[in-house]
Amino acid sequence: MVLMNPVISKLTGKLVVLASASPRRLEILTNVKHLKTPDIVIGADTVVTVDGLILEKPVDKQDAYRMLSRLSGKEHSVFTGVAIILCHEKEEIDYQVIDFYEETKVKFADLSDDLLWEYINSGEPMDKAGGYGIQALGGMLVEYVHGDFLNVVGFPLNQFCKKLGLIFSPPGSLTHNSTQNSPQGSPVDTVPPCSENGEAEPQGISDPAALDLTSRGTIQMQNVREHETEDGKEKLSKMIELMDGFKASKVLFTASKLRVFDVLRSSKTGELQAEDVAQEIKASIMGTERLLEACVSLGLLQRTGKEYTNTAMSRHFLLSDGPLSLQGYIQHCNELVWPLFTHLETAVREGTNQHEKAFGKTSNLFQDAYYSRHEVKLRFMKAMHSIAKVSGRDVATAFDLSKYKTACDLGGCTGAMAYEFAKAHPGLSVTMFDLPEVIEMRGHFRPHDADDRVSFVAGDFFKDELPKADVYILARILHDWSDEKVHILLSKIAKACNPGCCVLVSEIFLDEDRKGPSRGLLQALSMTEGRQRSASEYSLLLKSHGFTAAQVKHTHNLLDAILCVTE
Ligand SMILES: C[S@@+](CC[C@H](N)C(=O)[O-])C[C@H]1O[C@@H](n2cnc3c(N)ncnc32)[C@H](O)[C@@H]1O
Repeated sequence: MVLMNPVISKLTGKLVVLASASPRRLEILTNVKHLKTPDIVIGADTVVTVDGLILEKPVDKQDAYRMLSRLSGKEHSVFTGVAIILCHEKEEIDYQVIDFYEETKVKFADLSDDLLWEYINSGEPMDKAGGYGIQALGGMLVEYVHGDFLNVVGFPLNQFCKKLGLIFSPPGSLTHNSTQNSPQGSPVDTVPPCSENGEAEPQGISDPAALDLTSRGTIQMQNVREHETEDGKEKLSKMIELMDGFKASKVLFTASKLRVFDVLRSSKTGELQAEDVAQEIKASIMGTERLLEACVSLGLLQRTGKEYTNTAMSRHFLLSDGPLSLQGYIQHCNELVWPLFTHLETAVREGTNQHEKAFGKTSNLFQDAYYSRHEVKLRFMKAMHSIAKVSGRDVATAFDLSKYKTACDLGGCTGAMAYEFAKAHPGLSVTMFDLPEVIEMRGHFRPHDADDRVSFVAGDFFKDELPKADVYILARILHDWSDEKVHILLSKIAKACNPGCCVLVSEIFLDEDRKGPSRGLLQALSMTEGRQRSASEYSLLLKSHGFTAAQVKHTHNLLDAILCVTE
């Protein structure tokens, strides 16, 4: 098949060298053009990343198995980096490099060992990044692809064509530029247009081969600009996102607090005009309109004509009675975390924590701050509840617990996580253990289909005897405490444990190099005596109390999990 794409046809008459041994890339490129004269070198390489690891080509069958089983049941990213080198030869060779990359997300189904070995024995994985070829047998492993399919095959043709379009921008598209005569006598663009700060703006070149190569300065400047275009634009949009991040959060908090999403859902047709929303939320029309417009820009609402509706994301997470509602956590962020973060600078300067700055010194955060007033306690519990509802199922199903009969969810708060464990494991009875101030509120959070395998015990896990169980669950508990306190708690659990019992810790796991995820590192800024840890730090703490054989699960939800067993 020969496709004379208007952009690809710019390559006609030029010798294109594909700097790659990949037969798939050769096929993608030769399918779209005929090659003649030398001018351009195209290089590309593809890697697969999962769980922070880069997977290249497997070296043998075991390596292919290791890669494919790591990908099983998970979403991963496929990156192809492409370099286009334009060579101009006159008195001496000059060249221009344009590079870019494309990311495509691919999710594998849960794959049985039998299927994996059958696939590996077909020989297909051996010369392919990540150990599979989506365009052939490997396609059967894939549940979904988000993004450019050909990028997964090995060449992001769509992005490549866009780049060619930029390089060979059609004549007449550079109308702002001053021109000068080329050696051939036709006007060519040499001076890029100026931006507000007087710097030349990056641009494509009309025909690199036709440029006056004696004016090397101009060519080199354009080369630099080309790099700045891609890189600079990405950096700028990241900067803008960071600078405006707090405004976006506050829009979400305010629209949630004013119940905008509930109001839209409750209207007969699910859509309302700004005036109607303003009336319902008892706010000004102008202010409401601005808020709704900002929500549209953030993907929280949609607007058709004058009618606003919730987006799928808002229906999923922002309706106050939705099963995965994050409203409790959003209100906690608005009322507690937002004021906390206004003290960040002082807290950093003085080495104190933000809680202390905002609310004064407390000897126990829970009893002295969160549980001192009924409405604050309820708000805190609603926040915990919403996170546990959203992450609970993934945590509860992270490991095979089928051989265990009893579990104890220490610091289980509203019981949301305990109910998820009971739902996921039909043979498991779960005791929810928390402070008396929390247990007395359990009626507020009892699910309508409450399972009687979940029971509640009041106590202090640092002082009181712990209920006996086969599995101890510590969901978002250890990050609140210093290593010293964690050792006290783990030694109590170890004492209560029989051989073969296990501890399941669920937290945000920091990357081992502590460079991410930013959600964990941002949360660390508002911690009191606790700290965020990596999976191996949790594993070491557990190991020192006899809990070994750690299995780690990155759930891709709000919380990860580690399971350790006593010998
Ligand atoms: C951050 S919340 C986590 C709640 C729950 N595990 C979850 O993941 O949704 C910490 C919980 O530990 C409980 N807690 C704090 N100190 C405790 C103590 N000394 N004894 C028992 N529970 C305690 C708090 O009441 C709170 O419910």
